[in-house]
Amino acid sequence: MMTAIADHDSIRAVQWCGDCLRLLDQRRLPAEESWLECRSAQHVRDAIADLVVRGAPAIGIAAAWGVVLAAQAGEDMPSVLRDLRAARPTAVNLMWALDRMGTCIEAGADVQALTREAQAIQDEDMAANHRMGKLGSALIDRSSGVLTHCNTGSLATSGFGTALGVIRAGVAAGRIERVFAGETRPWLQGARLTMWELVRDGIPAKLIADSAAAHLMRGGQVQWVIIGADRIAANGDVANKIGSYALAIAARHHGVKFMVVAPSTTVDMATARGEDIEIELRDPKELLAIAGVRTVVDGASAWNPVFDVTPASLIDAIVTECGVIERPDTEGMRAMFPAP
Ligand SMILES: CSC[C@H]1O[C@H](OP(=O)(O)O)[C@H](O)[C@@H]1O
Repeated sequence: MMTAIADHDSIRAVQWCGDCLRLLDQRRLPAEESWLECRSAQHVRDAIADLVVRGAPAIGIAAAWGVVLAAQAGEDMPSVLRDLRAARPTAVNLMWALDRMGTCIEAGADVQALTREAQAIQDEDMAANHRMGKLGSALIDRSSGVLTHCNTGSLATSGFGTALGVIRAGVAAGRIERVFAGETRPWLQGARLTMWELVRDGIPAKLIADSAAAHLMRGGQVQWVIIGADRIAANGDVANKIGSYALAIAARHHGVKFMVVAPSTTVDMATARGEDIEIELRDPKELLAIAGVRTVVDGASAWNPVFDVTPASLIDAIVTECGVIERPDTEGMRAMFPAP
């Protein structure tokens, strides 16, 4: 029986302090827990671009607080919104949060109203995570093993997490007995961040190399692969951390079910299909070194896409706070998220 921890909300990676935004610097975990204080929208934009804060919901929340900082400083809001929007291209939560703040600005919102809106965005995300934890956990049979990818926990959200929230809830409910986390090269979100969260929670988990995932599935210890998302297209295709697509192929081959967990703020019904989603290409240097130590011969180059697209046909369930879409397709997505 795995340890069931009552309260997982202890980690708050994004903290509003009234005139600054404190961010737990995820580049330095798990070696050190250091905080960055952002006192301008530009600081927040740079923090998002440099992965100080990362994870689709978390970057949307941070950007919303960046708008508040800009309003406090009396900055030109159209250019602030534009700069924040350009920080990273794939996670639609960033654009969603900025559109929501922009709508408030157009309606004449003052600093206090914008502060309330940013706080609402953060609080709504937390409520959604706990709702998704319940809905996703209920899909998992007792004595199951699960494999997760990247980091989708408190560090990537307002707290508790999306896919990792389902795992937390599943462990607490006694449904999940084995947890595996993929290291998630090249930025190692799984090794550095997910394992840090799980150890803090007292949830036993095993780290695996990304390349060991199919072998693990073949051995029968895993009944679900559970991942997050950065953008879900109108047909149910899912953009997520690079490596997700390979996991989905292996899962289908081995009869392992595939669950995507994401709040409705990650759903982009204006994007028809996965191939229409911009995939962020990051600096090849992230592949050519580990912890600042070069691992590849000088003169070598690299290609570093940090997301990929899993087609809806390989997904068994998309879990949002609005409900579960089993075997997602355009019809199922439209039924859950009708046109306004
Ligand atoms: C709930 S986090 C969603 C998503 O964001 C992560 O990407 P990154 O670490 O590059 O911001 C990863 O794709 C997670 O699945």
